[in-house]
Amino acid sequence: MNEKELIESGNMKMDWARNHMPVLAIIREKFEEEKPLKGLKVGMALHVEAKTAVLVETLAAGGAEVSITGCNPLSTQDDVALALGTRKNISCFARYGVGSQEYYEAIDRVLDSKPDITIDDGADLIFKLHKERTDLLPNILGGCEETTTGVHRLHAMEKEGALKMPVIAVNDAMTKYLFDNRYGTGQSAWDGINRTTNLLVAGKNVVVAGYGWCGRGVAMRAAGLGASVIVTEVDPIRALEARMDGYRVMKMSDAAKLGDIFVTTTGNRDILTAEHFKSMPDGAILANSGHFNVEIDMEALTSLAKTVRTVRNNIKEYDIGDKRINVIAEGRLVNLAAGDGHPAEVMDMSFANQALCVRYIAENKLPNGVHRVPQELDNYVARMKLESMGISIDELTDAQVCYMSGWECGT
Ligand SMILES: NC(=O)c1ccc[n+]([C@@H]2O[C@H](COP(=O)([O-])OP(=O)(O)OC[C@H]3O[C@@H](n4cnc5c(N)ncnc54)[C@H](O)[C@@H]3O)[C@@H](O)[C@H]2O)c1
Ligand SMILES: N[C@@H](CCSC[C@H]1O[C@@H](n2cnc3c(=O)[nH]cnc32)[C@H](O)[C@@H]1O)C(=O)O
Repeated sequence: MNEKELIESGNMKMDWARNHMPVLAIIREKFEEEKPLKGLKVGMALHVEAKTAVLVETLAAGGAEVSITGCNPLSTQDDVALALGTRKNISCFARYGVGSQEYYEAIDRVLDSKPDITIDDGADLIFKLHKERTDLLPNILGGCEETTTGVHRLHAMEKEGALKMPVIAVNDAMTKYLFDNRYGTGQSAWDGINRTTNLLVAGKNVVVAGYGWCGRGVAMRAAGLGASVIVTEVDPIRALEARMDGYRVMKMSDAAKLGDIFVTTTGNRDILTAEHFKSMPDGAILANSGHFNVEIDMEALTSLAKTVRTVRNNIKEYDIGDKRINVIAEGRLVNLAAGDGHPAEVMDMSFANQALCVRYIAENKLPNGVHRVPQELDNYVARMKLESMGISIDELTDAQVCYMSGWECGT
């Protein structure tokens, strides 16, 4: 495709996403009228694809000047990146398949815009701001963080007294993690695996590492596709929950021998290592849907391999002598690096939270530290989503309020 065709394709993807993001549409309308972000610069490092682009144009509609780059070298969709770059008050520095140097240079270019507010997915911008670009910190009103691991990092910074700005943990809104991490990852990880492998899931042993919100979603959809699901965990309560949800639970060293497809969702490193690769069945398929590219020890796999070859678009086969192991999308997020990411209806809620939190930061002076998404914003997103789905729910009567909250209303 030439540049014009790419831009057309990007615009078409954005139109489709926009039409399936009704809560963000309500917020965009308000932003257009009220311009709550007028005069502010927003710097973003998020997966640059169509739903993110709808968030970007929502912030621009609110009066912000937006600079954006990617938060994963393999999740950028170049057509969307180009289409975004043609919009007024929007600069996009993301490109698919960049090396590490170009990836971090693009983050610097976003920071060069001297943002008042940041939006991160994995804390890349905040990390650089605190390590190399500290001169920009006094200008920052606050930031938003999209994902679990990013929030963990921010809490670690806060604990050590290293966090020098307020950040809202958008991931921790209930209308984010209960839907995005669970139903979003549950569907999009399998979309990525299925469209990339074109193999059957039914009848296979699927090993899901981690039974958090993402793992629950991935396991639930694997079971729905007919797999026999095995869960590995380190948290005894979550392990127990997985067992009572009907899955087999065991150590990875045992699961490694049984799995046909492995999906990591822990946000941790070294989940699949040399020890596991050596005991896996021939032809095992590995995918990561957690964080960056450290859940599968790609270095160890590469050094074990006698040969490495591409066997299908986005699948590399590592021949380690007595068996072949297939890795999707270099061990990076399978739903974004081998698919189109989460469904638009789910990102509608995640990005409604982002837009509302950016406005909240603009309108409230927050102290440095990690902040929760205000409950009223979380409730608002849920209500708007229900309304967009044509669902009405009951309201408590006065007598019910009294019964639930008082102690004199009777036993
Ligand atoms: N692919 C996506 O689009 C997507 C969406 C949301 C979140 N994420 C990322 O996925 C990861 C998980 O997010 P979450 O919200 O499910 O987090 P979570 O904290 O709810 O779950 C992670 C689980 O992994 C378990 N775990 C940690 N180390 C383990 C190990 N060595 N072996 C087995 N289990 C282990 C933890 O006990 C926990 O139960 C994070 O990195 C998050 O940023 C990805
Ligand atoms: N940047 C890191 C962190 C994990 S991304 C995980 C986050 O991606 C977000 N996400 C999932 N699908 C999409 C999408 O289609 N568009 C934009 N963001 C998405 C989701 O909200 C989740 O919290 C990495 O790439 O490894």
